[in-house]
Amino acid sequence: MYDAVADPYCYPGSTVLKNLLDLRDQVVLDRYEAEITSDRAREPFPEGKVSPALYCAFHRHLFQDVYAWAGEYRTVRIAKGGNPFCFPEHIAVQVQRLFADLEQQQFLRSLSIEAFAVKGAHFLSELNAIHPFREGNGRTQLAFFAFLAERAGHPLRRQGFDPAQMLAAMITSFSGDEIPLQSVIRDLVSK
Ligand SMILES: Nc1ncnc2c1ncn2[C@@H]1O[C@H](COP(=O)(O)OP(=O)(O)OP(=O)(O)O)[C@@H](O)[C@H]1O
Repeated sequence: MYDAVADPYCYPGSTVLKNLLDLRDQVVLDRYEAEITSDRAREPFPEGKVSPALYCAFHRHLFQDVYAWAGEYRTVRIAKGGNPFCFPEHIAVQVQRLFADLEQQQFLRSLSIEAFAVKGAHFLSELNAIHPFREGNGRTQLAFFAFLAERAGHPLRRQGFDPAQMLAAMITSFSGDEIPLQSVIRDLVSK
């Protein structure tokens, strides 16, 4: 749940996001969203050059059944746990800058596990601080990071993935400390 006030993405007088099935009950929407996005996650993701457009296509792929704005940057300010994410007017330029940096680093290829963990943590942390979409950032950033890791020769192990530990590390990274996130990534890619 985000700290949002009078949000045009929500049904009037509620914090439930307007959705394609017109589900007005948060519990029902959560259940549907969880099921359909995990089905979509098992399908092949869109392909193409690593870019902001591909990142949006990942979000679109996961959330196409739920939200009309799947794959589109948000237009409202949002925060989580008091942490404010990038203002919407700066999202496009910040995502572009982040992906230009990634390209300069050859998409994290040819790196040792240690260097991959350090650079990967920085990428994920920056992406999370931007939080380009109104909802679904966590799932999209993880799916995209798994794709980058695979292409970089450091595929993430599914076993041993601890969502609570990842969440704590993501939150810590928001305050500028990327060490716990580096450690989560190192554990996920180490054989
Ligand atoms: N207090 C916080 N400060 C900074 N980042 C946070 C905070 N709480 C959560 N996050 C990050 O935001 C993500 C959740 O964003 P969002 O709700 O848009 O994605 P989601 O895919 O709908 O949710 P989830 O990741 O919980 O499945 C988390 O996965 C985490 O990376």
